[in-house]
Amino acid sequence: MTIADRPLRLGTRGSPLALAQATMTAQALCAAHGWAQGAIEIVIVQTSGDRIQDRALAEIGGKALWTKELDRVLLEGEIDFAVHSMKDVETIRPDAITIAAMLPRADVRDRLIGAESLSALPPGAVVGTSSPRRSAQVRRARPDLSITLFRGNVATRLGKLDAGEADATLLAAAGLDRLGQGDIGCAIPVDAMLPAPAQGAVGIETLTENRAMRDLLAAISHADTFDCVMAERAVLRGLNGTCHSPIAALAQIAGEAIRIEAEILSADGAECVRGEAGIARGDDAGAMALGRSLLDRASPALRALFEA
Ligand SMILES: NCc1[nH]cc(CCC(=O)O)c1CC(=O)O
Repeated sequence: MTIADRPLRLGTRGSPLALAQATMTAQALCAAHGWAQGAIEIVIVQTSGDRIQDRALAEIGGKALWTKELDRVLLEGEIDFAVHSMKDVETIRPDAITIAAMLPRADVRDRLIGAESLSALPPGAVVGTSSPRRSAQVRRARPDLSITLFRGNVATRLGKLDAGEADATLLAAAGLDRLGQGDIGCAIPVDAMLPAPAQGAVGIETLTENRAMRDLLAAISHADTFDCVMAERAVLRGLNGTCHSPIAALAQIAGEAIRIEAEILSADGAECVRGEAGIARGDDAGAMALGRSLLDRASPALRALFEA
């Protein structure tokens, strides 16, 4: 039985990737609790991030572009829980909302579509991306390449590539895999391109006061993913960053502890400050300190990027 005498309502964005992740979440929950498929109803909620397609999100500067509307319907009781790409979830959440679970993390790497590697691109080639992290990392590896703004969902970006708007683009392997397009492009090793904090992780939120829902969700949470992604989010918090900042971080389980690597870059990639630390699971303060230590070693100009 579910906790209500009606299907549980799972809120999600409406993009094909978001819907795939919502379906995975519903299936995991039904399997864990022995429910029939009809026990969960998927509710699509449009977000400002979905509506605004013509500008770089970093330029709009607005926060909570992907979560604000889902937060509202969750807080108003229109849905029981919500699913997000953790990469798009702000580091500071309202007290009334709790990240109750994360699904097992998928491939954390970025995939390059259009060439076998960044070094294989011809001189002066154009790479389409709207991610300040990816564009700074590309410029660092290949200062001769130019960047053009690519926004929209995965299919839109692949369409722009086909239309010749760029020679190559970068997308998260996790998103492509979940859309059944894992055969597209070449994965870039994490030591050549450190991924965004929380890349590849799906998180599920509910109301902090909804004890019953939190317990149901705990049953499908993957502890290693949860602890690593929380550590990456703490690095981001230590840097006062958002998903639009040129910040990369990757935490991995190492025995009983967590090994975490992080970097910040100037927009042109000329400056890159990298660091790593070993922290205990759940040691958010240790991860935040790693973030702050990068700032301590950055030039005044780079530091200023994070003080806005
Ligand atoms: N910012 C958009 C976004 N948010 C999550 C993913 C992919 C899935 C993931 O990283 O978990 C993407 C697209 C992309 O970066 O290619």
